[in-house]
Amino acid sequence: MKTALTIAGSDSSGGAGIQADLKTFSAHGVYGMSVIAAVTAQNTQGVLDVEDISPDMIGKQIDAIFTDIPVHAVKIGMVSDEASIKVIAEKLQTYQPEHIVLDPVMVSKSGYDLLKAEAKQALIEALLPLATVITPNLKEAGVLIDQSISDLEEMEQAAKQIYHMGPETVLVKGGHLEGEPADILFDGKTWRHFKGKRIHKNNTHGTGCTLSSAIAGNLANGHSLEDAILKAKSYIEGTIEHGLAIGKGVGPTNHLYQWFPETSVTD
Ligand SMILES: Nc1ncnc2c1ncn2[C@@H]1O[C@H](COP(=O)(O)OP(=O)(O)O)[C@@H](O)[C@H]1O
Ligand SMILES: Cc1ncc(COP(=O)(O)OP(=O)(O)O)c(N)n1
Repeated sequence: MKTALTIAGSDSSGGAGIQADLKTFSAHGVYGMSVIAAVTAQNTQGVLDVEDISPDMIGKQIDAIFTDIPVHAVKIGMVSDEASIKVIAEKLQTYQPEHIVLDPVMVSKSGYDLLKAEAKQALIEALLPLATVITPNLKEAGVLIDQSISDLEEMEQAAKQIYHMGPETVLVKGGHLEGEPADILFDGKTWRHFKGKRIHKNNTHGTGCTLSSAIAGNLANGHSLEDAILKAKSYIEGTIEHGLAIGKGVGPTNHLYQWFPETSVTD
């Protein structure tokens, strides 16, 4: 069986972070493992608080996994602290996993900062160059290049600028633009547009986490990057479409609808 590891933050409500990643890995038939980098007190209405796990403990979790189990793909999500980012980069350089999907999580949908301001440079210098693909949303891509992005042309230019920071490829996500959601992949030579179908549901908590872990799961299963993204887009649409009626705020996606169709919100 193929395996995938998520290095990310815990979301107590189960919609984003480590919990979304592990559900996604399972739905892709991949054995999921986790390194918890931070714990959030969070629900569908917002983030109440964040506590970082110590860099030493993050390093030990990574060692525990790589010294025992083959890892076919790694997904990195919320890591808020500079020292933690540096330890993760150091360990991944030592263990050299084949695929690294980096979701540069910065702010939650509800507006809570999930990356400390002083950690941005470490993210750029230490983690970006290790990524097979980096998956910023519009705001995150804008923060990386210190410019706001508001249309497809600016997304293409942002992808190019971020590419020059060192990752193998860049996928700028357009979920926050009006209209059908299109994501743009740049590999240093060409742009590829992945056009999606907008699902008009209030179940978008954790969509970024789900997309990046679905890409990691597909890479672990041996798909090419382009196929991994195509399949992940289709997966995310299904999980939003069949979103669960859970919580009072922005509801979670549904990773179980294919097995338990009765759990879907169909209105
Ligand atoms: N309402 C939606 N319907 C279909 N796809 C969506 C919707 N919202 C986001 N997506 C897709 O989900 C993924 C995550 O996108 P986005 O919302 O831009 O990122 P984030 O959750 O990191 O802010 C992207 O592939 C995006 O195109
Ligand atoms: C623990 C944790 N990690 C990441 C996020 C952000 O996830 P995302 O998929 O971008 O979802 P929203 O916050 O936009 O709903 C998070 N909230 N918590």
